[in-house]
Amino acid sequence: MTGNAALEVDGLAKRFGGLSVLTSVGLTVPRDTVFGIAGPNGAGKTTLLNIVSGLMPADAGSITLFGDPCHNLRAAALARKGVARTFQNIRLLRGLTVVEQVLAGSFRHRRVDSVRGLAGTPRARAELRDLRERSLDVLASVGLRDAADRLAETLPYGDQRRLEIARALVSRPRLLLLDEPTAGMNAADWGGIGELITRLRDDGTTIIVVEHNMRLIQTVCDQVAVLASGEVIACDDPAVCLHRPEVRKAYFGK
Ligand SMILES: Nc1ncnc2c1ncn2[C@@H]1O[C@H](COP(=O)(O)OP(=O)(O)OP(=O)(O)O)[C@@H](O)[C@H]1O
Repeated sequence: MTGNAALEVDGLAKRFGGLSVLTSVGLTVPRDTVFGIAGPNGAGKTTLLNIVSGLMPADAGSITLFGDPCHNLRAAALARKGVARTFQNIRLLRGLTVVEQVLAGSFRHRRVDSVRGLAGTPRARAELRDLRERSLDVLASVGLRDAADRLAETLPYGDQRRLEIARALVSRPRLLLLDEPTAGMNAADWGGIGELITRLRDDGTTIIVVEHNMRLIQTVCDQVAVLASGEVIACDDPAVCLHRPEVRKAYFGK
């Protein structure tokens, strides 16, 4: 699969002290697809995203990104390879406008020399102008262009979730990891997030989405893997996968 895979994970294990969260996780995410990760609370879904995005190392196993072995690289290195993510809890920087939040996202993984360059040279000023333009384009793509100059904390909750995605998109990721992008949203708002995810996939971004919202998973995901007991217990088309006996047992105990 390597040639067509955005991400391949094999034998991934992670333990926190005496708690073994991931024992041996294997999955393959084809390029240009939306791949769901479901599973009961505490199954290790966020831990898996944390490892794939370089926020924490795995204890064992391997990760291959677009054909390149990338095991236990740090977040900045993975970002340069095209990985971006959002978090389960909205992480806005207070006091910044919407466009400034996106600009801040674009600085997150820049090399020290380019950050230093932002001190005021003509080249740095031109770079900053370009980044602002790109940030505005990204805001337009998530439907927030008109809100660019508002203080981010004044946005409605659903728009703050879109802004989280915009901040991840500004680095032009090839692999976008979304951790519960519709958490706390009503049906009207999450439908829009679903459309955005589908459009991003159609534009050539591979997306992994961790979700408890089974309707969203069924609507947008090409495949879903269900994590339970430290492993992937099922991986298939969501319409099939979520009805499998082993999946129902993991969720409902029967
Ligand atoms: N840094 C950490 N240190 C210790 N334990 C942790 C750490 N991160 C996660 N855990 C524990 O690992 C287990 C899996 O957590 P994780 O957040 O990955 O699960 P999840 O499937 O994303 O859960 P949820 O659906 O509730 O968000 C939980 O028991 C959690 O308390």
